[in-house]
Amino acid sequence: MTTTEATALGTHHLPQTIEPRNPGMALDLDWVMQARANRSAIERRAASLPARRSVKKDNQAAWLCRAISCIDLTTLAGDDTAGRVARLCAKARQPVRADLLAALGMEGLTVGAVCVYHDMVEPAVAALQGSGIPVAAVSTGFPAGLSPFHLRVAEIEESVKAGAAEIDIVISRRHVLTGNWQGLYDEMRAFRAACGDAHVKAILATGELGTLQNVARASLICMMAGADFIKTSTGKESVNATLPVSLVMIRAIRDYYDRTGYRVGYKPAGGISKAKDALVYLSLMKEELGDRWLRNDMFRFGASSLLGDIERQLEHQVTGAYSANWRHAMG
Ligand SMILES: O=C[C@H](O)COP(=O)(O)O
Repeated sequence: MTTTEATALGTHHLPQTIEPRNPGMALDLDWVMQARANRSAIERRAASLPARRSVKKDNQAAWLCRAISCIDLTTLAGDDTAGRVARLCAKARQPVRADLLAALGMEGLTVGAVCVYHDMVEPAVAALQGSGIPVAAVSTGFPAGLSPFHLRVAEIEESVKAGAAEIDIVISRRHVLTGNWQGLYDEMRAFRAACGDAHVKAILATGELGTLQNVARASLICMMAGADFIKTSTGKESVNATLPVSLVMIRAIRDYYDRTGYRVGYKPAGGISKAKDALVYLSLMKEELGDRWLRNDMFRFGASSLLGDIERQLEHQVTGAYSANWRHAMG
């Protein structure tokens, strides 16, 4: 990376350009059925990624700050309370100790969004007032997506009414597993319509889709139906975000952009908890899609514990020493 790139990467007043929203298009089944995924080639490429990463030490802090700006700081637990959400939101506003941010010249850095269940939307909106940080709600019977369809649509509408600016929906995995592509398209279309102006992220739950080819097809269909982002996982499947799945989804995003001119965002989620893994994902975005997809209107990490490790690494960069884990427990 050049010095200019490193400086640009460090810029955290995002986004600088307003991207036209993906309006979607008619279902093009020929295109969907042509989608292929060569597992062995994809796995080879994915295996080479961690070694290829060329983040120089000098630029590492800027990359880590960029990663923070792309985090959907998440709590999705049955024992969530307004108090826990308020503490998470305080962390979202100030993700890293003030003295470290000042030393890095990154004052004002925040995460990309706070992601919660519907009942936690109102406390999150209240706690984030004036910060400009959006609240994302997981809707549509998250995580399985098996509640009655009209209730899933109503849940989206309720979350938007409560102040969620982003909605993370879950697709019906059975539509993919049974090849009901029209059903998947219609469902996603309806979810997008219910979101109105709120941006919609389509969670594919890739760990439950069986094949990489299914992942490629489901990615394309969700984009055709108007998804603003495609997202790997709920964090609740037994396999969540992986590099091979990410390559397939990212290449579907590139294909969609090449054919339609609309950029769709990418959100890997579930199990990403180490700073070094975040850097691999950022490199992957840069190499496969280019710098435009390194901004937080096009890229997010869905993560509950990644921020703690990034803060620890930044502290090490600034002070030369690691502090105890317990100091970075939140986020
Ligand atoms: O979408 C976000 C995920 O639920 C977070 O997963 P995680 O707790 O493994 O980081």
